[in-house]
Amino acid sequence: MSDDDNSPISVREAKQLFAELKSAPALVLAVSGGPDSIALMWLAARWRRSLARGPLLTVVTVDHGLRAEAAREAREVKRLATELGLPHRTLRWRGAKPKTGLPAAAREARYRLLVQAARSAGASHVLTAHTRDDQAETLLMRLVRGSGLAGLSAMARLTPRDGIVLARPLLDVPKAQLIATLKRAKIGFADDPTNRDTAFTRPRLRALLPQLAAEGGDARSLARLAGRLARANAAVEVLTDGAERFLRLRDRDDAPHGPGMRSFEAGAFATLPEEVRLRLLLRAINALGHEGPAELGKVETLMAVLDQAILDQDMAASPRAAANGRPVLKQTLAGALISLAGGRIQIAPAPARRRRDR
Ligand SMILES: Nc1ncnc2c1ncn2[C@@H]1O[C@H](COP(=O)(O)OP(=O)(O)OP(=O)(O)O)[C@@H](O)[C@H]1O
Repeated sequence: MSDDDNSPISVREAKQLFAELKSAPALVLAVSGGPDSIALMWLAARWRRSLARGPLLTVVTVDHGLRAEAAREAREVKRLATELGLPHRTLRWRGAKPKTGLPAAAREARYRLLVQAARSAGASHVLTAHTRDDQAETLLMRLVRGSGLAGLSAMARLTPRDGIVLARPLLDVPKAQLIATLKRAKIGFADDPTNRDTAFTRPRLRALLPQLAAEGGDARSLARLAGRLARANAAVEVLTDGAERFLRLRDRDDAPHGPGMRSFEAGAFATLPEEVRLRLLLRAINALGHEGPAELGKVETLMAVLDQAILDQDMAASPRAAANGRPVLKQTLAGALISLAGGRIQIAPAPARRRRDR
């Protein structure tokens, strides 16, 4: 992207931004009516017009039913989409609205509806208008929560979800460039007041950004940090794949395996670096547990207990006793049962919890 953060995006720049999407059959553009996604729609329409053949574009707006103005904003998006020659759909979130965690629930519902819309439009990708500024905010949010390397990698340009790919073609573009693009094109956009509502964490952190920028921590450097961490994270994932293969190769043919469980030789597992051990456990628990993804902190606690149990087992006066198959550790986490028995770590789905009688 241009070094001048306030310049409108040129035809050539837009062509590069969308290049990898050129051969997709169809694309869904997720457009809320805010400046970023209006710019996405305008840029994508201009790009598509410049191609002799290319993907069909469908614009989708989700009305979460949370703000009175949302329906009017959706109509405004439809008007502009029609002007640009693009079909538009408004989808409503009709589910019950939770009292706490509303932004997360709204986001989840939004992605579910967008993925459904992609499927019915025959689209391979849903495009959102996340910018470099959003990337910086995401990194900051995860930083204050103490996330691990994977979380600090923030958003990826492409993320698979339920057979559709979520694409963020504007992830390296500063928001100011999108505003400049709209101004040049004389296109209006809605302002979502919840973006400034300090009842939510993200707007509160967003308000800190100018101070950080004054210290040199601007969106560019925060997004660059996210990119570097993503690179490191990808490398550790490859190492974890290798570790998984290494553990499998060490197993004898009679080692217990199966689609419904994973098991590792504890001694070999213990020689691996801590971060890799952690990821192996996390992968197995997330694959076999039935209560959603495990929290990193909880897996860290489990691993400390497991490490100690492996050590104790090694030091046991009678290794024969340790090898008799009786579990020396048995714990559940995120719907998975993790046990250490006979020198092996085993991860399997936890038995369904018994319902307590009143
Ligand atoms: N109501 C909506 N309808 C359609 N698309 C939307 C809507 N809200 C957001 N989007 C899409 O998602 C992008 C990011 O929006 P926003 O930053 O508000 O999301 P968020 O709540 O922070 O969630 P996340 O960043 O995790 O997607 C927008 O640029 C737009 O492409």
